[in-house]
Amino acid sequence: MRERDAFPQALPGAPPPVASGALVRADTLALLFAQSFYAPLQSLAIGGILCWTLWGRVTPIKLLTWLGVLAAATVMRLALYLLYFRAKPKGQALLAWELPYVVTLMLSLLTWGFGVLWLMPPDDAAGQFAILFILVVVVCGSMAIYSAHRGVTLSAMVVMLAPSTVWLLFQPGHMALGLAVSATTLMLGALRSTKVLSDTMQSQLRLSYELKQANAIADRMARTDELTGIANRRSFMELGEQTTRLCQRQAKSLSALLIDADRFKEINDTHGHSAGDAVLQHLSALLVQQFRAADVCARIGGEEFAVLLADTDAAAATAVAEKLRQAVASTPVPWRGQTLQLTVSVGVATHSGNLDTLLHMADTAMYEAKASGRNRVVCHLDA
Ligand SMILES: Nc1nc2c(ncn2[C@@H]2O[C@H](COP(=O)(O)OP(=O)(O)OP(=O)(O)O)[C@@H](O)[C@H]2O)c(=O)[nH]1
Repeated sequence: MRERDAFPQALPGAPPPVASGALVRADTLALLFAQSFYAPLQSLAIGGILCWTLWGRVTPIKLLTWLGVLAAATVMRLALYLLYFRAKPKGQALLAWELPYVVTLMLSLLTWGFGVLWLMPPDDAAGQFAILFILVVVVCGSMAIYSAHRGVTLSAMVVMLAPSTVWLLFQPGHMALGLAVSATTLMLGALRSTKVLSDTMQSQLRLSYELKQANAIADRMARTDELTGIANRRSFMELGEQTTRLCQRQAKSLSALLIDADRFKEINDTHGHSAGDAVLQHLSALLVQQFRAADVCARIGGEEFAVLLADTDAAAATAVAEKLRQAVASTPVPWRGQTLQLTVSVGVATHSGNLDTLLHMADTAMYEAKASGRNRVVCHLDA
């Protein structure tokens, strides 16, 4: 089963779905995870510095309780990040990590925002200044860390800074007022600057996604025959080389069928070129029906098709070729209210060497089929 699955598919998979907000959101979340891996540790370290700075101004029990809560939030965030980096989610699966990310981040932000308000010494201007200064340091750090997402950046800033700012606004003395107004100015300035940065980042993400999508479509078009929608010659040769190497490695037989529409020129001359096109489309639809998904089916020339059958010996290949010939002969092509009769000549060859030799042998067999009256299968046996 694994070996079969390892054979290349006739055409690359369908292009990814059209750019959607969900995928850009998922990419943004991946950026947030990548940017914020060290953030919990930095936050805990600065929390330690804050406690050390306030030691003697705020009771030790308060400081240690606050630091303990911050440490718990840090452990939760680190555990989440480790799980995330182990799971390596991709695409829309990433979105399942959004809520845990926001919840654990919020715990840490609330610990900073309302926790330091709880630590704020009421009659100690120097202590208040130290707290607001360290809060601003943490906020500036988070503006860089969460810059991929404007909502997260602004929430981080407001949740951390607003409680102390509002509290300071209502304190006596111009120093407290000055601190509150400065913090408010920082928040207002960030409203604009974060918009510019996050809009640019979001449009970069959208563009890179659309570029990947356009490349996938172009790649698929370069490998597809425009008229019939099956693989073209280029794709056949690429997939054929891979299939040949795989069969050689696994010591499996490889067969090729070359299928040529009989007296196709007559159809074109009698009914017109569009009738010929309809015949080619009909023939390719029959090929797709007759063969397995792992068989490489392609239109390799005007009215010439090829099929590569991995792990298939000459007898089995001749049997499927005969089945195809009968199916073509017994299924007239519907064309503008009438039906067109079609037959094919098929050359079969089996060879474990290189692809060119195999195709040359199948070609010789196909010309023998033509020469001996058409509408038949001829197998070229490996000497
Ligand atoms: N309608 C249509 N005709 C094509 C296309 N590609 C090639 N042809 C025509 O296919 C015809 C092939 O003619 P021939 O090579 O003489 O082959 P045949 O008439 O099938 O004769 P035998 O192979 O000997 O049975 C030519 O008239 C080409 O113009 C195509 O994409 N659409």
